[in-house]
Amino acid sequence: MASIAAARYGKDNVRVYKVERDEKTGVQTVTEMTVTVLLEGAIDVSYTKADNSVVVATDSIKNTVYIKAKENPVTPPELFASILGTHFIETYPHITTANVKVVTHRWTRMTIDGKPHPHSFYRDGNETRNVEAKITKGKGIDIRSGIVGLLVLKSTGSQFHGFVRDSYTTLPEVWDRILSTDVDCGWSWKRFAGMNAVRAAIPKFDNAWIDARTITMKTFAEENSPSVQNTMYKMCGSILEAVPEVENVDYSLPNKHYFEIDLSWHEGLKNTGKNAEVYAPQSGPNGLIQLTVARSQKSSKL
Ligand SMILES: O=c1[nH]c(=O)c2[nH]c(=O)[nH]c2[nH]1
Repeated sequence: MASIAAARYGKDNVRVYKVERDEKTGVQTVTEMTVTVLLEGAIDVSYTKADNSVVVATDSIKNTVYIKAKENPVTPPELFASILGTHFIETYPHITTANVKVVTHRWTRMTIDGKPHPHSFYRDGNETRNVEAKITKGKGIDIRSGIVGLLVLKSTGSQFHGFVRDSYTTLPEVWDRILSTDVDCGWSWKRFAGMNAVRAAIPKFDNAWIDARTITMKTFAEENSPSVQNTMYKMCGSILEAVPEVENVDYSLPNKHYFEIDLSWHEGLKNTGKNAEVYAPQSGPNGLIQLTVARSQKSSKL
């Protein structure tokens, strides 16, 4: 006999834009998000017995996203994701978990003639601020916040040597190389008991995002990196130190390679080693280095 091992359903790619108008100053602030809501609970019969009486239509889930965005603040995204998820577990007795993902896109205010423009914005990169919240009846709210798509490059200040050399190795050791990656970073908060605990933490969410972004870029820029592995480990440690409410930090970093091009065949042009100036950016294959660092548990031994 087959039985359901796991089931969830909902709406993906719900695109929402919200404007906030300050009537006194005329300044408007905008937020654009892509939202996913996936529900779990006593829904097995919808799959096994075609019993739709347990199904909150995904169309209604989409409508709920719009209505909750109208009724509530949509920032910080950790708050909005928690409000939205809590609505589903409190409204429908048979829904036990709501998985909510909020991807916030960048709309950065324009500066015109040296002044912030009241209602014009531009997209300064594909970086997004991502929040995944799991809201579970009787348990609380688990939140992972993150940065995705922050593309960075340094033209020196990175090395890679001392790695395994055997009959499979062709890569030369280097003491100076280009380092580039597309940052995917996350930080998971200690479980919140419920909405009151999330509301009490509101200012911490933006501060943690600023800290994680600053630490990522400052470490990347300032450190003479011995490897992606070691650099990301340092970033994790600094974020754990900066945000005490965070339980663990994770990174997933592609190593976006830039290859030297030997041009000596053309009139003896010197373009390797110290003379390298023109490189070939690679789209793949690329290294992919991942890490999760948890806060050390205090030793139980005295
Ligand atoms: O920082 C690096 N880590 C690796 O594991 C690796 N492997 C590789 O070929 N280049 C690099 N660079």
